[in-house]
Amino acid sequence: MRMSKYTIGVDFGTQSGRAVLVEVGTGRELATAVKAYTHGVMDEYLPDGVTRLEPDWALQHPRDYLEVLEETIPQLLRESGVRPEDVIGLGVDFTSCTMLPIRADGTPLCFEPRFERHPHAYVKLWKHHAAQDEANKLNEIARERGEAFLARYGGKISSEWMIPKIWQILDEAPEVYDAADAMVEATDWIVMQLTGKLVRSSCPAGYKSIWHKRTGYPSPAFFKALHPRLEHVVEEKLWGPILPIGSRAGELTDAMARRIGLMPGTPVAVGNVDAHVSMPAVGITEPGKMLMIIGTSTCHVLLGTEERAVPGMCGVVEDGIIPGYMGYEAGQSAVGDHFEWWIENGVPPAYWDEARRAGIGIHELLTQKAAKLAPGESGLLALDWWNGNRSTLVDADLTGLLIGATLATKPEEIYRALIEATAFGTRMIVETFRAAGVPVNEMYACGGIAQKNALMMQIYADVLNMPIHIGASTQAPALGAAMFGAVAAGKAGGGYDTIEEAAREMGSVREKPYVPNPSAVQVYDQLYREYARLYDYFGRGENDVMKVLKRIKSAAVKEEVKTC
Ligand SMILES: Nc1ncnc2c1ncn2[C@@H]1O[C@H](COP(=O)(O)OP(=O)(O)O)[C@@H](O)[C@H]1O
Ligand SMILES: O=C(CO)[C@H](O)[C@H](O)COP(=O)(O)O
Repeated sequence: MRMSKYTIGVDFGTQSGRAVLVEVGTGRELATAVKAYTHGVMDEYLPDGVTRLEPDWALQHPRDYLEVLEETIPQLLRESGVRPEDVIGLGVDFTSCTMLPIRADGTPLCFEPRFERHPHAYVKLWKHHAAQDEANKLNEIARERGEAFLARYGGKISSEWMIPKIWQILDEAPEVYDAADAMVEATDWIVMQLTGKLVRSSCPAGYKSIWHKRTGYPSPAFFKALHPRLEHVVEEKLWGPILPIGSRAGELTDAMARRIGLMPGTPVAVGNVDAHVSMPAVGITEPGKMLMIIGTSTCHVLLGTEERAVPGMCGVVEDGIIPGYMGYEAGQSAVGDHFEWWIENGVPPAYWDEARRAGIGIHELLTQKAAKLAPGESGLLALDWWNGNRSTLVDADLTGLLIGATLATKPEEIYRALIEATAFGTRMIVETFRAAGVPVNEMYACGGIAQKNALMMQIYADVLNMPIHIGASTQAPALGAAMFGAVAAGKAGGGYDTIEEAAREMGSVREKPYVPNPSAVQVYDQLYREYARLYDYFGRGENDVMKVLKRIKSAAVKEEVKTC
């Protein structure tokens, strides 16, 4: 009889780190632990409370990530009663591109007194959008030079990705650029903290750093065309071996083992990205099944057999999700954030009181009220661009729109319109994939909101006119990371040799999917046609009103920051 062995996965999300301890062979979750980041998302001030950040900035503090490891892993062991020697592997996943400048030994520049008040020395979170100018210039130069890589990224590199962020550091803080021995994805940094070695993961390298398994990074001539000082950026700042996902990055160091309570030498998987790592956690290892990881934002991941150019996708990377397949990614930059904005800025005190009296959260109250509305009843329609448009327009300068409001409009109607807008955005992405010849035959969802909001999942089923299958785990990314931890251990170490084997035994979906309701489908078809008209009008046509407004705002706020 096989003695039970366990694996741990840690999911570093936008607002918190979540860890799960899972039984190998069954996927049974024995314990989970959550640690909110001490500094949260810094988008107005640095931790000193004085250094003001400009618009579109979003930073994090790397010390928060270490706290997640130090608090959650001992908690998992305590709660489950599992002995450290029975934990055969450890895997992590992160939001991406979440990057930071470091010294060669892994020390983040923001840990040094010289840089602790320097915004550019901190972690730039995936939703840091202040490198849009650099992204625009990069795209223009790449188009002029006929760079082949653009097609693999839907025709545009996003300001969320690595190269625009590095270039922004060089442009605005050459002293930080010079002091940094390397620029790293946070997922690779945390693995470096665990193992003592810098190993880069092929997943974020492929999706976010323009790296290709067969051709490597773009040429020095391309980087030189961006900026003479970037010519050798790959050798100077992006060095380190790139290992495929599913490999072992190394083993837990003695020092880190002491800090987190595991055994020294425990195998650690190459770092992964939160969206991509979730696919095996819901048991998907074949093409045609699109998975939405729904949280602060939504990522859409899908396997295919051929490399197709899909307009506005985030990227297609060979072996990027499951070895042996083309992994496609698309996304929406504001989903949970969209609703949170409304809750924090629009919902009146009477609703908060009502939620308190009922002993439920404000999301639940608004969802209950919104569920009483019929599709189309509010007369509202929104464009889900409150944090720019990631797919299919790849433009962080686009902004939100709500149309149809009257003096009778209620908070729950706006809440529902925002949910519907995110569903329409997903339908636009699905239709774009199909039009480009990449089949989407089934829809899956996981992540916090997929678990918590049944109304939202029903709306998605109705808008897409497809059943939505929900991942069984409440912590799909962390479960996926744990599965990669078991693969890093290998069969010989009590785990698996491939992620497919792990997915078969440990990944699963809930029994019942959400199924489309034909009358709702009909109404949403009409609303979607109007959504698509607005999408084209504000996002693709000559109309640049959103950009003009943003430019005026940006100039005004920069002036204010200067005079502060
Ligand atoms: N019941 C709910 N319905 C819709 N959105 C919710 C609900 N509860 C929380 N949210 C939103 O979910 C987001 C957090 O998602 P979650 O998956 O927990 O985290 P992360 O993005 O860090 O992975 C927040 O933006 C919050 O506004
Ligand atoms: O782009 C990503 C993955 O490729 C980000 O990690 C993601 O959008 C952020 O995730 P979340 O909203 O779940 O925190």
